[in-house]
Order: sequence, then C-alpha cells, then structure tokens
Amino acid sequence: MIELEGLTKRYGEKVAVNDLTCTVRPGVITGFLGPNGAGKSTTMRMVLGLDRPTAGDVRIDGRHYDRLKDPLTYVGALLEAKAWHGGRSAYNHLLCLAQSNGIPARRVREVLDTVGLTAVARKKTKGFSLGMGQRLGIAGALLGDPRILMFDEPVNGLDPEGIHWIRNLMKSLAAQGRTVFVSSHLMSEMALTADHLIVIGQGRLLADSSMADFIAQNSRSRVRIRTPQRERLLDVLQGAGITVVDPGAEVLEVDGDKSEAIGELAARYRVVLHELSPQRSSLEEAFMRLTAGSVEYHAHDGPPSGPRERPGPRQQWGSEWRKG
Ligand SMILES: Nc1ncnc2c1ncn2[C@@H]1O[C@H](COP(=O)(O)OP(=O)(O)OP(=O)(O)O)[C@@H](O)[C@H]1O
Repeated sequence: MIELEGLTKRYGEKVAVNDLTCTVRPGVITGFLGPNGAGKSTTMRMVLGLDRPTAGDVRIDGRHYDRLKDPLTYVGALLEAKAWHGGRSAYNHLLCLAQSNGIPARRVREVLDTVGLTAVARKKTKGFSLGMGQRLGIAGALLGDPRILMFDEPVNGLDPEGIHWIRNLMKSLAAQGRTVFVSSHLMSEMALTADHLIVIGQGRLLADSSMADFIAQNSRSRVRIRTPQRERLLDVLQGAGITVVDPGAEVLEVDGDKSEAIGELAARYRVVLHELSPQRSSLEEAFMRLTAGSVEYHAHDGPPSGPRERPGPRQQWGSEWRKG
C-alpha cells in the first residue's frame, strides 16, 4: 500500500500539494487524475523521496522510501521518460540499476523482453524515440519485480499498439495482487484501465472512489429517444409531467433516469419508439464537471491573437519550473 497522510508540499508561496490523505491499495489499478499543475507529479516524487514534504507523511508498506532496503524491489516507478544517460545502451542502463539494487543480472533480459526492447538492447538510448523511452522506463520499473508500481503518464508517446500493451500489462500486474498507481490525461484510456480513482485539483483531494461511483456521482443521467411520432410523444410526456430538455428534430432528450417510465407511457399510448436509451456521462465529462473549479491553466477560445504582451517578471515561462 501507499499511504498519504496530510501530505503537503509548498514551493515558496505555491502550495503544490495540500493536505492530501488517501491510500492506494493493492490488487486494483488506481488512476491519479487532476488538471495541469494539480500536483500529481509532485505527489509521486514525494512517494519516492525525491521531494521532501513540507508537512505530512507518505509511507510505502508502512515505511518511508529512504528506509527501504533495495527500494526497487518494493516500488518501481516511471516518472520522467529519458531519465538516464544517453550514451549507455538500454541493457547497460538496466544492468547498472540492477547491480545497485541487489537484483540478479538475468532479470535485465527478462524485463527487456517483457517491454519488447530485446532487439535494441545494445543500442545507445540517446537514439530512442519517445515510445521506446517509455518502454525502457517501464522496464526499469519492473526490474525489481516490485509489489507496487507507479507510472506518471505512461502512455505518453506510445502508439495504439503500445497503449494497448501497457493497458494489458497494468491489468495483469493488478491481477497478480500488485498495487498499480497511474496518472494520465487521457480520460478515454483511464476509463478502460482504472478500477479506482483519486482525483486532485490545486493540490487538494477532490475524489477517492471506484470508477463506477465517480462517474455516477459526477454525471448527469439522461434518456435519449427517437420516434417517428415526435409531436404525439411530446404531448404524452408533457401530460405525464416529464420535461424534455432537448426537443431536437431527430432526437429528444429527457433528464434523469426515466427510461422505464417513458417506455411504459409509450406502450400505453401506442407511440412507436425507434430508440429509448439511458445515457451516462463519460469519465471525461464527469472529470470536467468535478474539476471545473480547480483548473488553473485555461486556453482562450477562438483564433490565436496577434503579438502578445511581454510577460511580467513573475510570469516568465519556465522561470519557476523544476528549479532545485
Ligand atoms: N520544483 C518546483 N518549483 C516550483 N514550483 C513547482 C516545482 N515543481 C512543481 N511546481 C508547481 O507545483 C504545481 C504542481 O505541479 P505538478 O507538476 O506536480 O502538477 P501535475 O499535476 O503533475 O501537472 P501536469 O498534469 O501538468 O503534469 C504546479 O503549479 C507547478 O508549477
């Protein structure tokens, strides 16, 4: 388990992670979601002891990361792609990691095989594409055969086959009883992958629930209806006190979970229906709804504007980023 207790990180005035308390459990894939700048990477770095919390605590199987003997055998992580020496081959990069963590060298070949990099194992990593880099990062995470895996945006740069592969890999790791903690901006991918969600906004916990509960609690249910007897159905619904929120020419939409009531009314008044389907919001809609108030970086709508004002000294791009 990964246990976060009141975890807080400040960078000067900025509170990147704000009193976060939650537990990431084994046997399921936990998706870690939040808008840009919400604090996901900072949280993951604190789990690995790469950043020190300003307050609060984070433990892996009850211990701090720096107290773990051979930490790669407890927790494997992919945080930043290409976090290695470009002059080394993939094999040598993994061998160094293995040797410094008491992991047998034969494991290097096993993980290279698992991630599909055996053919390029002796090539220098500086020539690797983003997708190959992600695979090498994942190989590093798997090296110690750890019970806990943490991936920050693992599908970044992967092609559809690669995305499919990592989805199945994560599912099989969770099915083996491991803890899988993964962040992503790709909601459609998360919807297919994660069982549980932890959602943060501006460093604060917004939701900690199963995927199904999260969508149910943050979505608007509605019913979609198609009928060749539109006017008659509108009369029947109005007579029953059911309001049509979107009386489109082809499709009618009614708010709420009223498909059974509408089906029975249609049968009673002999109105032909071509479609009567309950609709649920997608994970993306539910996510947007929940996080609407905590999005920090908004793009403006419409075409790009002309020459920009010069940013003030406090807004210079990159001035605050990843210093120290
Ligand atoms: N080293 C740092 N120095 C100053 N501010 C930082 C540093 N690292 C992160 N931040 C700030 O902390 C906040 C959280 O950043 P973080 O990278 O954890 O968010 P994130 O949820 O991973 O974002 P994204 O989805 O864009 O990757 C941001 O406002 C960021 O600018």
